Amino acid sequence: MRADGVLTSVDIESEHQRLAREAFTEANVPANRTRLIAGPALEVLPRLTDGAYDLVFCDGDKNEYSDYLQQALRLLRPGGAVAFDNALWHDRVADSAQRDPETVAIRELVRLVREDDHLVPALLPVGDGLLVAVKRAD
Ligand SMILES: C[S@@+](CC[C@H](N)C(=O)[O-])C[C@H]1O[C@@H](n2cnc3c(N)ncnc32)[C@H](O)[C@@H]1O
Repeated sequence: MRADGVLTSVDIESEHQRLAREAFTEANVPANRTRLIAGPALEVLPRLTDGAYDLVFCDGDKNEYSDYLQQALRLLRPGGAVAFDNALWHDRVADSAQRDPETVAIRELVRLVREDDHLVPALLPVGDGLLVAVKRAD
């Protein structure tokens, strides 16, 4: 993070936000370097400023991933990156026999990212899969 950067965290569970604040304090992160917002992502993200973010990391409700992508494209500055955790979803995404809602939603996200000419994507096989895409500067 840049020296003057601010981490904005959105979580529907205020208890998770409380624990995050505790962890930041323990790690001596100054209070003005973090902004914790409790609420549903799809209510909070539309209120954040266009083009003001270098990185958008998504790890909330898998069924909402495509909506998070839409918001991330608006929030990111050109050259910024969006990342989605659980992109392999326990190896279910690559298995066409799996049709549960989360698997289908992540497959749809991957399709949207792949087909978006404004994005340069990479799928990293770390953990449960990390889908990263850089928003082109042009
Ligand atoms: C898998 S956990 C995140 C774990 C975290 N990234 C880590 O590595 O420790 C998912 C988080 O998303 C939050 N969440 C789930 N649905 C959400 C939603 N619709 N809006 C905002 N946050 C949500 C949960 O409360 C939970 O804290």
